[in-house]
Amino acid sequence: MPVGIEFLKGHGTENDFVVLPDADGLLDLTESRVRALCDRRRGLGADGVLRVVRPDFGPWFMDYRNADGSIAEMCGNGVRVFAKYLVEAELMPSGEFTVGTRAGERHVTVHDDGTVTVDMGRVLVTGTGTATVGGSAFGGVAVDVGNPHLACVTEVPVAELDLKLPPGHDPVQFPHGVNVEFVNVLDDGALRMRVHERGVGETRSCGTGTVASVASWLYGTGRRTGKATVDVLGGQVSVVIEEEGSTLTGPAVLLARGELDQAWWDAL
Ligand SMILES: N[C@@H](CCC[C@H](N)C(=O)O)C(=O)O
Repeated sequence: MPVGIEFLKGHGTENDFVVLPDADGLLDLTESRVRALCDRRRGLGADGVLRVVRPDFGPWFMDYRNADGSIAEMCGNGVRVFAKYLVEAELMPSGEFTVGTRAGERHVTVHDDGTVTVDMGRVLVTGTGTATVGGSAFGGVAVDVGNPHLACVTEVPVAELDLKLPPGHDPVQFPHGVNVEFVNVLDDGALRMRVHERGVGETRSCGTGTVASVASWLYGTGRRTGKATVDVLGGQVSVVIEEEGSTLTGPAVLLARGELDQAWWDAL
């Protein structure tokens, strides 16, 4: 009887992931396998895959893939789910530890109430830009949170936007694509965001996108540091931006575990 491939399913503010424990890096995680896993009809369904790898040196590494099979540098919701997995699997003690990502090492704190705080590193405002949705243009701020964002603060209620298609952006400014956020200011320190993610489509949350949104809002008010809550379709997170770093705090949920059929995997 062949042994199947272990998986878990989790989400952070309904940005959902398939977690693939692969300590020794033996899984051949091809683009077509990622696409099939993330497909909501022929697979498990998810916005992305988090492969859990133990490098020879350094902390556990989050190998993040978008639902279309592409590789991204960082995932703020994913890293919270990743940290929760490491604790639940008793690979790390609850509390504080470091996780490796393509954007560098990230310090995480797994709290007793089920939330996780992630040190998201330095947030860089790299310029301004324009996103277009259905013929309307939205001015935004380009923000590097390890991955690229164009965060557009707007007075158009974000609930009214049709984000089925990718928002238009300048391909010269963002040669590797971009995650695009639309942000309403509800109050001082209270934002609402919708996002169209590179490599995925509209998702119910994007952790790095919430950090970019707060940076964009602060930029528009002439500030570089500050904090805000960000309401997303899947819940709420809290963001703090300081000169030398930033943090993201929000829930992380693991809801299922099981085994992928080996023959299904092999056929992909
Ligand atoms: N959902 C993530 C971001 C995932 C990567 C993104 N789609 C990209 O291609 O940069 C988050 O929570 O940050």
